[in-house]
Amino acid sequence: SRVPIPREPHQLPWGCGWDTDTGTGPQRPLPALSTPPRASRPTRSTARSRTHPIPIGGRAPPSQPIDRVKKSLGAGRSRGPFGKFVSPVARQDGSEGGGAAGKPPAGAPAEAALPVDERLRNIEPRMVELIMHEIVDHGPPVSWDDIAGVDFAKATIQEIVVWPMLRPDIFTGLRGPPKGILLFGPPGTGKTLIGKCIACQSGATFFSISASSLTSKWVGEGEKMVRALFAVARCQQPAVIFIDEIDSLLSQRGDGEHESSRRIKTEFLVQLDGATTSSDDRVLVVGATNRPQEIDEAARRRLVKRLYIPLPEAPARKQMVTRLMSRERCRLSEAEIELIVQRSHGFSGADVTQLCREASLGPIRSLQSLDITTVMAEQVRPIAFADFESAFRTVRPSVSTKDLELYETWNQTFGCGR
Ligand SMILES: Nc1ncnc2c1ncn2[C@@H]1O[C@H](COP(=O)(O)OP(=O)(O)OP(=O)(O)O)[C@@H](O)[C@H]1O
Repeated sequence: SRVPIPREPHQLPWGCGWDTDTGTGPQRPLPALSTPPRASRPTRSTARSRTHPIPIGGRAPPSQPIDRVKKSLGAGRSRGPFGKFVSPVARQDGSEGGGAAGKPPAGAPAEAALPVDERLRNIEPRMVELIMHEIVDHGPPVSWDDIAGVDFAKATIQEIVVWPMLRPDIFTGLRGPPKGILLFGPPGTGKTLIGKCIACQSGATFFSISASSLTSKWVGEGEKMVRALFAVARCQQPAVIFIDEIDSLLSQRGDGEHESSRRIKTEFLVQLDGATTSSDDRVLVVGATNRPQEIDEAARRRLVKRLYIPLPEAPARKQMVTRLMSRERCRLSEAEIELIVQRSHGFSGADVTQLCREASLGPIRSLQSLDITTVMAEQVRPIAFADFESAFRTVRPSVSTKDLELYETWNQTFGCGR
């Protein structure tokens, strides 16, 4: 008997299919699609114990009972922000795109049935899987309205990045989009949100990685990882590769620089140059950093648009507080909100969020005499201004004035802001 398709079918990379035995999928769901049953897909558990199930280098995937419903990377995805997905699994006719068209004819050898995208020929399959599972971000979509303030950066990005990605036919030649941009500024000001928003608004796949994990998490493999990341991104274009803490990848070369770090950096620059020279590829690198001054000249030159993402001004802080409080039971007058906004001067967006979180615990703390396990939800009083007053005693701004001066100076020298 056929195992029912999970309620929310997910598109899974090779060898990491939805486990129909346990009904479990990857931690973060991959983009949805519907795929015909494939006899040659391994289960998730078998995938873990093998090098790789796809026929790179002529290795056939293991057989598997036909009654399993499996998902495959790139088969017919067409919805949402991933609508322009290009499958790394080529079709039988040699064109790209998986799905039913890529289904092997009955009895055909598996190698012939599942040719791998040329761009992934030299990439270790387990890295492709890692990227699809751990680096492709599938969280909820982000819109410009979710990001308070930073109007100049938002308008610039819309014009130079999002529109060109949506209309590559109009944005050609001099109007062509940059291949790399840098978002710099204090921590917690929305750089990651912006990166994700770019991907969502331009219908691109969002790859998000922290540069430090390239050196620490994939010890000795960072270089290969960088190559694999760009290769997969090209297969899934339009794509946005968001690299947090990019300074740790592109810091100025020094005598003490570790050999492996040097190799990762060189590979990254090579890949970035590749993205620049291949004008048809729609892969954008968005680097984010809190230490722009540590990025060396060669890298800086390649990240052509360098946008300062500063601390939120009063109207942006007000927007954040109002928005966060609108989702809670709360009793705050307009004047009290204004007071919160004034007193949070110097707070980053993350600090404001933390302040609201802390205040939201006030009503729970005031339940002292009641047993939290039995208390009725209605007995929890609304959040009041007094809760914010207490929260201000524990939540402080995380950015120092001295750091802010550094950002301002760097922005005046290298930034693209006004
Ligand atoms: N401009 C903003 N508008 C709305 N929320 C914001 C904004 N800036 C920060 N936040 C809140 O702070 C959290 C952290 O933001 P984000 O991770 O985008 O900051 P970041 O600049 O990338 O920080 P870091 O430099 O530390 O990586 C967000 O999830 C959001 O809740």
